[in-house]
Amino acid sequence: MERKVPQSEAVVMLNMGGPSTVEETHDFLLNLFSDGDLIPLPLQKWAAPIIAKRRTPQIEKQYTDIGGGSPILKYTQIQGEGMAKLLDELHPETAPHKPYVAFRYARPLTDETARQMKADGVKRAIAFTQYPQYSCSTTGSSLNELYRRGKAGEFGDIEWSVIDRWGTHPGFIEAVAQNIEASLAKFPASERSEVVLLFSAHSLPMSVVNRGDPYVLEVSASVSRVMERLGHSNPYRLVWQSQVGPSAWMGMQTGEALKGLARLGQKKVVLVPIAFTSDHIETLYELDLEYAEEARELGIQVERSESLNDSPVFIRALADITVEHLKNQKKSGPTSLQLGLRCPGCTNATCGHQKTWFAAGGRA
Ligand SMILES: C=CC1=C(C)c2cc3[nH]c(cc4nc(cc5[nH]c(cc1n2)c(C)c5CCC(=O)O)C(CCC(=O)O)=C4C)c(C)c3C=C
Ligand SMILES: [Fe+2]
Ligand SMILES: [Fe+2]
Repeated sequence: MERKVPQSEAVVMLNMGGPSTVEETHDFLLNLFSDGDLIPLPLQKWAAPIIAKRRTPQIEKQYTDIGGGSPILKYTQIQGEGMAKLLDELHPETAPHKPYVAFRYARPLTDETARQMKADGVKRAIAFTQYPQYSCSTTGSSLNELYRRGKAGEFGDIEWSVIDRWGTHPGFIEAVAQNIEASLAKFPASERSEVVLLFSAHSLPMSVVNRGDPYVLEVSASVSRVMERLGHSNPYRLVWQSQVGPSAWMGMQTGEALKGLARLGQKKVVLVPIAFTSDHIETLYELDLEYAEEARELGIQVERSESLNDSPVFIRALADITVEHLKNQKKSGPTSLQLGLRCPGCTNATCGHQKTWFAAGGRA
């Protein structure tokens, strides 16, 4: 679709969200377990409240231990506002740029954002996933939710375009690499090149990997690019964390990797979160409290590479990705897809997204 008339552009930051306060944990989990794109459960409507209730005390404790809630809304707002300011300078043709946040499981939920955008009279918007790498269970779920809300008329009449992945964008890679370099600098210069970079990403059930979900490949591509940017200065591994439940998940697990490194006599490690851009339980609880403690017990000296959070290099990358998207509206490619709002990520028959996607001729 060609855009002829210069007009202001809304940029909708899509992500899962997190409970801003401990009290919001139950509702967050209820929304999460109700999402069939993330966790398809038999009798979902009935099973979700039971599982959410059972899991709430444990997850509440984790959010309490990391300071009383998730910082994801704070950082998404900082990132969105910083990006929009830069966009006004870098792409004045579509100024003013207004950032919105649409979370999947915590406030502001998509329906709330839709109401706001409708009230603001938004006519054009970019759905900008904040997951660098594509998974049907994350970005796919957010796109499907936008699609449902759009179809119900909740957004009003908006012309959409989609940025659905950017895990190899040079700006993102640079931001991650700089944070790794800052962590490496904490080791004495003479020991620095021995430090193992342990990239850690949220795992994925093997059932999802095996149906062709692109996430594992795209996370691997991010790691590869970061290592290229670092000139392969250090040994590295990509490992997986945060599996939930008894089914098989992508491995090897971060905890097992730490034990393996200790056995091999590798006693210096930088843990690098690579698949999520703001701090959350995975970084502040699992990496900083659980794994770092485990590593120290194993005699490993461990540093954790900072999450991108309010990194100016990262915020500039978000603006650059958006500008490239705006300039390449008609080309196909990872950051310039004119897809309409449905999960395009699947090349398999079991996910269920691709059915509606191809039926719509690749457009919603
Ligand atoms: C890129 C990031 C993530 C992917 C991919 C992902 C897939 C995925 N997750 C579950 C199940 C759960 N995830 C939960 C919380 C959670 N997940 C991510 C990120 C990804 N998930 C984040 C950032 C969080 C929020 C928690 C936090 O770290 O702050 C939970 C709830 C928490 C819990 O009960 O342990 C579940 C459940 C599946 C099944 C899945 C892929 C299909
Ligand atoms: Fe999908
Ligand atoms: Fe998850």
